[in-house]
Amino acid sequence: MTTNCHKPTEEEVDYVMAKMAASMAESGEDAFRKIFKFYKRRNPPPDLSNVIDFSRSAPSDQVVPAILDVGGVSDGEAARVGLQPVRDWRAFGLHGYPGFTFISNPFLRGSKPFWVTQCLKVYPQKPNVCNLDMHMSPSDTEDIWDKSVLSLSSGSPCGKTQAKTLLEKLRWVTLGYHYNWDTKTYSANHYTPFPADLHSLAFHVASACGSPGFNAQAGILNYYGCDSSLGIHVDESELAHSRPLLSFSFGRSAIFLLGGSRRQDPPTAMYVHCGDVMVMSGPSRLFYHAVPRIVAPPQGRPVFEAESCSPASSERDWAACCRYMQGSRVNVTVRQVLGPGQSFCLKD
Ligand SMILES: O=C(O)CCC(=O)C(=O)O
Ligand SMILES: [Fe+2]
Repeated sequence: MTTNCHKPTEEEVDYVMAKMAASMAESGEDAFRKIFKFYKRRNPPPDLSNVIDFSRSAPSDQVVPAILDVGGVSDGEAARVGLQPVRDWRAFGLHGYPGFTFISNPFLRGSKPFWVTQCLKVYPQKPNVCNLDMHMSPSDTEDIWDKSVLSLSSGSPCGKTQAKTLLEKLRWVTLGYHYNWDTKTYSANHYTPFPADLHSLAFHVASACGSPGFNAQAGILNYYGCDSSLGIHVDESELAHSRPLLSFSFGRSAIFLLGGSRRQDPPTAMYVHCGDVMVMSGPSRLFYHAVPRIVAPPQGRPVFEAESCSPASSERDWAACCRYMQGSRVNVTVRQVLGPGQSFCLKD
């Protein structure tokens, strides 16, 4: 059979490829960047109807049930870090994203306030490092919580009325091996003890997700305001790429974009709500991702429904945490930096 379909010559293919590359270079836009900009857009706001919502979703072509190691964590161990028994977790994988697990709020009712208080009151304390240390003296960045708590704005959460407190200026905190944002490296001589409670939480979540023996050595807390975003990146500075990266989210919801191993791979958009946990392991450990948007809670709904008190902190502190969290999102990523037998180069 003959067709009049003409097989392109090598020159023609080269020409088309060169044109595509030139147009991408000109606009600086690949599929990931386009989708990032779409979800970040303010006016008009984007259509969010294609964003996967694991809190509502049932398994489909895209969303598959995750297989957890139910025996890897006892109910007592789970409860001690504020988690439900593993058999009750609603955990999902995504078709085409091997090693990615999304656990829809596995926390026990009433246990998130403990973790939120740690993120706002405890982890920003010395010897941990934060963005404010870059341009303020150590005495000024001591007691961020105490210096902020009384004047945390009680008005509309995203209003720009009052002067910002230190807590509202906090953008990141690093734990354990402190990430160097300039060199994009960790080093042996910039280390402080990793918080034992967070180590234990990460250890048990990793265990349930098929990565026993996870050793949390570095943490990055990101503090997002109503208009914050996080650009497209891959977390590859850790040397232990075979160990998972764990992510815990509190406060406002966000749109999270998960791409592929190539920068330009088009991403899948999903909601990340308060209490959700993501585990990136296997091939997904090195997939590109980004947070283009923080999402407002439905009108009048508090971020912490029915979790109004925390035995771990005073009423005053918890009320201040809630005020801050009405307009903010805190994400904690936990990383193992060194695998068994790995060490930093001598120059570090
Ligand atoms: O905020 C998030 O959900 C993502 C944070 C993240 O990607 C990171 O800290 O590397
Ligand atoms: Fe990341």
